[in-house]
Amino acid sequence: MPVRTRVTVPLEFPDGYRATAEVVTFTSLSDGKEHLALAFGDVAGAEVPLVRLHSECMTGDVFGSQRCDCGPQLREAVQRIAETGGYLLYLRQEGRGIGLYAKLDAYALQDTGMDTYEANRALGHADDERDYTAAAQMLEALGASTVDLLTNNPDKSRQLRDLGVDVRTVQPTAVHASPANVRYLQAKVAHTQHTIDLASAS
Ligand SMILES: Nc1nc2c(ncn2[C@@H]2O[C@H](COP(=O)(O)OP(=O)(O)OP(=O)(O)O)[C@@H](O)[C@H]2O)c(=O)[nH]1
Ligand SMILES: [Zn+2]
Repeated sequence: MPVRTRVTVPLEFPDGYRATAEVVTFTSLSDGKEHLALAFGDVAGAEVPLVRLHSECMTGDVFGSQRCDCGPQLREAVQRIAETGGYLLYLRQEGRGIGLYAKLDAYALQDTGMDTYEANRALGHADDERDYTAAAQMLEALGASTVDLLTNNPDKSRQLRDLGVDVRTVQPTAVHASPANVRYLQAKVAHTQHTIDLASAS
């Protein structure tokens, strides 16, 4: 069954976002999860929408935990997309796809000295279990066949292209390093070739 948009509802955001915003839901997504698209700014007027695939991180996004860079990346993405027009896909892939409780198990292991990927493996998980099929379906339903992608993660652009999305450009996010997350960011660069310039951030 083709994926279609289900409902589009305006949301009020603080003035700082300088933009209208709408939240979009979908029918028949392949993984059956309740992923959201948030449309910011002048999407219709944008030649190519700026798109971020943001994987859910309850600890960072909601509670502001500094163990990761998710919260600042989320806010940066909203601001940047609002300026150019585009979509933030909020994907229900907590813990790089292993779930919230398992991510917290992995945090406990990281506190014994493992890095984020070693902890995943010690729990019997792959380094990264995310699949972006549903994200590609959402973009198709939104009519966004060509996108500018906001990410430091080469796997996101690779998977989207393999799924038939025309990723015109890949734009890195700012580096949101802090003493609490620097090991986590170093591991991303070392294991998954994230384009994060930690030297310039220090
Ligand atoms: N398993 C595991 N997941 C984590 C850990 N820290 C953060 N996460 C999850 O990692 C994901 C981060 O997702 P994204 O914001 O898309 O980040 P990314 O894949 O590094 O890619 P970009 O930010 O686009 O460069 C979220 O789902 C977090 O919950 C960790 O230590 N272990
Ligand atoms: Zn996080």
